[in-house]
Amino acid sequence: MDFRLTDMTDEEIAQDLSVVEPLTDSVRDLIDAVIRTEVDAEHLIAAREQIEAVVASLRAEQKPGSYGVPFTKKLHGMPYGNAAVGKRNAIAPPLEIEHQADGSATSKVVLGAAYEGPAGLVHGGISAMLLDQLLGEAVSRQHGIPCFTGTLTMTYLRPTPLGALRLRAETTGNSGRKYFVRAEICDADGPTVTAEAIMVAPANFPRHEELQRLRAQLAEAPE
Ligand SMILES: CCCCCCCC/C=C\CCCCCCCC(=O)SCCNC(=O)CCNC(=O)[C@H](O)C(C)(C)COP(=O)(O)OP(=O)(O)OC[C@H]1O[C@@H](n2cnc3c(N)ncnc32)[C@H](O)[C@@H]1OP(=O)(O)O
Repeated sequence: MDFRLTDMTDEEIAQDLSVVEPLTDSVRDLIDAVIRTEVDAEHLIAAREQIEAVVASLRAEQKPGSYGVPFTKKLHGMPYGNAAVGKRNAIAPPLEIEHQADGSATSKVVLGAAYEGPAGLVHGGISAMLLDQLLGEAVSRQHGIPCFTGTLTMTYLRPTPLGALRLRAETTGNSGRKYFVRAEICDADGPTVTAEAIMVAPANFPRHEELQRLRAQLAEAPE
């Protein structure tokens, strides 16, 4: 696993996000606009040319490969390219996850036209992706270890409408490095999808206590 620490201070990270997040929101808006636009071909061609010019300007300086998950000096992950939660990724809804006192992870999300599978309904793969992320974050946060999805079992109870949804995930138990987790997506009428997963903690990752010790050391160290 990649343990690269960023050189950025917390202030620099906040400054970067204050510029980048509105850009990502604009790209998200662009995706929705392209799907739903009814302008004529001439306007579509002009739009494509403008977008190509923007892409060329962004390509002037690029990171090689993917964004990765650098860590702050306080060992908080920065998964900004992540497909479900990435703050630089317009494909991510983004899922904003809250960690509750009981160890569960919850999220409220509004899924628009970009997440459609059957007409007017959420694509089943998108439901799986969002629950996979939520399950992973619930177990990882609760136990202080980033876990990989070993097995993910989805049950689609009834169609999930596009629009406002609530998600919840909780750990139900563990056995060694295996963590058992379940989650659901609800619309206004209750659950539409449930998931059960076995998340596996990598063998070579420092244990929770070790991470707490490292975090405490880093909190005392000057920036
Ligand atoms: C720095 C500080 C950070 C701290 C706090 C962090 C806060 C939050 C941060 C971050 C949140 C992250 C959120 C992520 C969310 C997204 C998750 C994804 O989508 S992950 C991508 C998709 N998944 C893969 O690509 C996995 C691919 N597979 C593998 O890498 C391996 O197969 C892996 C890790 C799953 C298992 O490999 P092995 O070598 O460790 O496994 P062996 O040693 O053989 O088995 C260990 C135990 O696990 C079971 N096991 C192994 N594979 C299994 C599987 N596929 N399903 C179920 N059980 C499995 C085995 O039966 C064994 O159990 P027995 O001890 O015998 O009881």
